[in-house]
Amino acid sequence: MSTEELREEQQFVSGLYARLDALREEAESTVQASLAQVGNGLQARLERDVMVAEQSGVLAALDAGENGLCFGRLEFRDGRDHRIGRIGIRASDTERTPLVIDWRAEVARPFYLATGHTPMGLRRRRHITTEGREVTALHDEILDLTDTTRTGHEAADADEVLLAALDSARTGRMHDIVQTIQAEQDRIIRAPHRGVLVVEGGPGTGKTVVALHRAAFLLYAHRELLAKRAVLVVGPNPAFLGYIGEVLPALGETGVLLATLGELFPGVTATGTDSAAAAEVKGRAGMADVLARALRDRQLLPEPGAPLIIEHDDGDLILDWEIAYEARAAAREADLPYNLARPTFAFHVIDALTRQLAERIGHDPYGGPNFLGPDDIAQLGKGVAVSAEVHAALEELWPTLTPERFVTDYLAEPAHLSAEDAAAIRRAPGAAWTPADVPLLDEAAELLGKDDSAARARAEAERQRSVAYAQGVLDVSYASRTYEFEDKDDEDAEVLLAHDIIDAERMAERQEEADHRSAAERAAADRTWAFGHIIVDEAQELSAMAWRLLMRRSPTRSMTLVGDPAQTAESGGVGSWQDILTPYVQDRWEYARLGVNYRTPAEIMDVAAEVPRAAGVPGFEPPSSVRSTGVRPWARRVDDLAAAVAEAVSADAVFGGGVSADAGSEESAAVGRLAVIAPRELHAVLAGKLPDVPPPGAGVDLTRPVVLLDPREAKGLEFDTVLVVEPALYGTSDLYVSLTRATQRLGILHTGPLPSALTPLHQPTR
Ligand SMILES: Nc1ncnc2c1ncn2[C@@H]1O[C@H](COP(=O)(O)OP(=O)(O)OP(=O)(O)O)[C@@H](O)[C@H]1O
Repeated sequence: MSTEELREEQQFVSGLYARLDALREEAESTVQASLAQVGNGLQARLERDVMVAEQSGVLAALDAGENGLCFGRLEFRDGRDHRIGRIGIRASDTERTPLVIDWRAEVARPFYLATGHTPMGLRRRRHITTEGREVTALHDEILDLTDTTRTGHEAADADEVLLAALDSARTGRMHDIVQTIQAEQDRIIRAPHRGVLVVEGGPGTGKTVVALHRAAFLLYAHRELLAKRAVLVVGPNPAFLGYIGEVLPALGETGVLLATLGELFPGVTATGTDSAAAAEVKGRAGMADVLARALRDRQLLPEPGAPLIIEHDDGDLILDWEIAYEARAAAREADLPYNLARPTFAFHVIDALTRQLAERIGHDPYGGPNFLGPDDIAQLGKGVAVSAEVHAALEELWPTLTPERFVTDYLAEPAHLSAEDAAAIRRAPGAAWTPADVPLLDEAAELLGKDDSAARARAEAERQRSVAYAQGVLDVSYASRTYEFEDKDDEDAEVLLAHDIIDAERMAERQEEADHRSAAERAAADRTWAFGHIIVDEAQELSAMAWRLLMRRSPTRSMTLVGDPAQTAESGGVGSWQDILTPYVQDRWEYARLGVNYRTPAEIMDVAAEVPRAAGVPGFEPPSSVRSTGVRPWARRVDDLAAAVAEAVSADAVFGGGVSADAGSEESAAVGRLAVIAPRELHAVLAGKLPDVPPPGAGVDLTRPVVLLDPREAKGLEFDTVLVVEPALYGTSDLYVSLTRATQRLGILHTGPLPSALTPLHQPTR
């Protein structure tokens, strides 16, 4: 090994970290100086906050650079020589010479794409491995076969760095892959298509990690737009979001909102669960129409011949079928959302009741014209309009509804469904919201519309107050001016003060602009937010109603959808990409497929693939594993399941992967993770026997050495060792998902017969 090369690389990397430190210091002192600014004026405060927010973003990016700041070097045949890193850094010279180039820049592409066949102008590509700030290894690939120079660091296997990454112990958190992005993945990450991009691939093909890197790439390439509109990443459950949550910050990107579908209706926390049948019914596309019809049912009429009698100071008012019918027809004609059409209904009813009253009061018994003039009638109208009794009647016929109230009422008495479907979703008011309710709430919010006239009136009053306040500030500023400058007697002095350059309206506006929440934070609180880009993981699971919600959040249809139809678990999941997308973008979407499994070794993948194959899953095509470990999966029939699971876990700790029971320690981060995947009904008994596993219901902490999950919770995750318990109790896709979670070892424990697809499995005797 040439120590000279290593020394040279170390020198460069040390210089780079010194520059990183200097930049960080600069950013920090800018923040400190801004915070220490004494100016109390609105403008000064605004500028200070903007500066702090900006520099905090810079700091987050610089912090991200700490690990693996520089991991590659490209030496071109024409003499260009670029270092590639997690973030781009320039020297402090006047040319601001690039020292290290951001992996997302176009010039970095040959790092991921060049091959001996297509060298893209490269002479040599170097992978630089670091631990902290120390360079520990170099791997060179010679791409120009005519070049005979050797460094002594030529990689024996082109995939050496990749395989080392894939073999490393898992930590319970997904890591970025900037150092080893593969060519097929790079093409997806940088795909120029701005519309819907579908990424399909079997387990472990990197769909999730690629989608996250695509988010980072888009934020880099379209920073201006996406920083304002934010990127949304939708994942299947909170544990999964925790698992992937560190990837984007490690790439210096913080403007991203990670959420499950159940979190996308601000103000509602979906903690309940639905039966499979209920989730399926709630997710059907037809539910949009069902809700619309249920909402029409809320617009009532009095029974013919049984009018509402409304007590009124000037005599009872009679609200009969005809009046309500006419008013309802006029309101419906406007074709507005329910709450926005309501004022039209109210107006017509009040008008009719006023006329009724006027006819009665001003009636000339001798047949002459009505005694009341227009002013008298207007006065009567006002009385009717403010009557609490009239409002109660209006409320009875056309109740004011919130999405929550409407959906609660609907689920208590589901209409326009078959008796069986209605029974599946019927639920008493007061029960917890479920994730499948969220698209219904969103649909309801659309149907209801927001009558924000009251809120707008409040906002206008608030604005007026701000203007008045700002005027006050300007007046004080003016007063202090005469005080400060009185000696100078300078009525005409050319000193510009606040009131000269800004008026109260503008100043009030600036105060409003001072909402310094990030775009992602504002987006999280706003149901109608239009995201710059949306990434949906496990997209095959989403129901038709969920797609309606997501499409509303993406009016530009800028989306990356990743999924694997063979892993579809939800019966409400939409079958094909075409079915999902045609209603929204017709055929204007692109499709990419990933075919290499980076997670599961061949020995495990061969076993897992038998499950969908035996079940005849249409179009099933297993991915090919990039590595094999020589360790065969095993299955064992046992009598005492809990004892056998406990024994297998401790055996793995001792002989296999060295799983440590020392949760949370520094060391445990390096020794790997084990998952026991078992049907939920077995969790209580299993948890009692496993070291450090919290009781069921206490949440999932993936950073613990041993984790107990049910098959649905295991979706999208991975562990060094996986024990699958009682596989005969799983459906096809749950079993396929469970069997493909291991990066090293898979064992199966069962009491009854194995599913037929697994029977050929090697069964060692105890
Ligand atoms: N180019 C790569 N370099 C290093 N690791 C990679 C690469 N591609 C994928 N991986 C790793 O492979 C594992 C599987 O990736 P990921 O979870 O994204 O796959 P997936 O297709 O979403 O799988 P599933 O559908 O089973 O959830 C992850 O640990 C990921 O970091």
